[in-house]
Parts: sequence; structure tokens; C-alpha cells
Amino acid sequence: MQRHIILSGFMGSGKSTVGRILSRRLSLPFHDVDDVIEKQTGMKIMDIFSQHSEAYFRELETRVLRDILATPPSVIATGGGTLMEPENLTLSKQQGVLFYLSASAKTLHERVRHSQHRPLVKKHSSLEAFARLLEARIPFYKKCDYIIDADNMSPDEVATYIQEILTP
Ligand SMILES: Nc1ncnc2c1ncn2[C@@H]1O[C@H](COP(=O)(O)OP(=O)(O)OP(=O)(O)O)[C@@H](O)[C@H]1O
Ligand SMILES: O=C(O)C1=C[C@@H](O)[C@@H](O)[C@H](O)C1
Ligand SMILES: [Mg+2]
Repeated sequence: MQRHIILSGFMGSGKSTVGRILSRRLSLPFHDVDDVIEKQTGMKIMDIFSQHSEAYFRELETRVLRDILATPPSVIATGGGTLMEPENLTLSKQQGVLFYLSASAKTLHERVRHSQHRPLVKKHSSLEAFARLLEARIPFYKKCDYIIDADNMSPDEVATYIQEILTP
């Protein structure tokens, strides 16, 4: 593998879960943008949003992504909003192959609605608000190289599907 494998998609789409499986199966390093931000700042994402701001978080996100992309090929789980920043999308496309893990608002909402560590779930807590945020982001996610309809797939199945795309 010469390039990074980069997973994108909305909150709850399985980027972190599938990324971990893939990295293990492919014996590649795994980087989770959200985890790296928390490790580097010593702060939880919830606290970064509340004690600083979303804009501050986005700056950290861009910097962390850029650093990860400069490392040897790996599996990268982005955050749900990472690719909304044009610079992040451009750089990711240059350095890796991008997969959009797609699922319906209902499925995604079901998976994360009780989450205590996702500030944007708290902010968009109803299914309607959650779905509106997803809809606004879909045009950005669709810029990925591959779109995977992961609504009815287990994380293991999604990982297998990605492996099949990578090595037909
Ligand atoms: N394909 C799937 N089928 C069923 N459950 C899933 C699937 N993918 C993820 N999940 C579950 O959904 C929850 C969220 O998954 P995960 O943390 O991997 O999402 P994420 O895309 O990394 O979200 P975020 O953008 O907030 O970091 C977890 O409880 C996980 O087990
Ligand atoms: O969808 C988003 O904008 C986010 C998703 C998470 O991965 C985190 O990056 C953070 O909670 C913001
Ligand atoms: Mg994640």
C-alpha cells in the first residue's frame, strides 16, 4: 500500500471502528484524527468545543490531519467534519484513497444519539436536526473516491468490502 486509506462519513458511520479493523488486517498503522487531537491537547473533544470553540477545534483538526498525512501509509479515521474544510479534502485526495461510509440518518442517529462525547450530537439531538446536518454534508462526502453504502453492513463487512476495492 503506497497511499493512506482514509475513512470519511458522518458521526456513527463507523470510521473509527472500521479503521481499527482494517489497520489490524492490513498491518498498517492506525490514526484516528479525533483521538490524536485529544491526546495532543490533553482535552476531550466536548471540552475543546465548550471551553474554546468549534472553530478552534477545526484548526486543530486541520493541523493534526496534515501531520498524519506526512507519516508513512496508514489507515486514517477522520472526524465527521474533517472533509468539510477544502484544504483537508485536497490534501487527503493527494495523499490517499478516500472512502465515504454512507448510512441513513436514522441508522446513524440510532447509533450515536446516546453518545456523551459528541458535541454535535448534543447540539443536533433530534433526528430531524441530525438529518439536516447530514444532508448539508453529503455533497462534501460524495467527493470521496469510493462511496460505500454501509447501512446494512457490519463493521467487519465494511472492512472486507474496502479490502476488495483495494485489491480486486
Ligand atoms: N456498520 C456498523 N454496524 C453497526 N454498528 C456500527 C457500525 N459501524 C459503527 N457502529 C457502531 O456505531 C458507533 C459509532 O461508531 P464509530 O465510533 O466507529 O463511528 P465514527 O464514524 O468514528 O463516529 P465519529 O465521527 O463521531 O468519530 C459504535 O458504537 C460502533 O460500534
Ligand atoms: O461531525 C463532526 O463535525 C464531528 C465528528 C466527530 O468525529 C468529532 O470530530 C467532532 O465531534 C465533530
Ligand atoms: Mg470516530
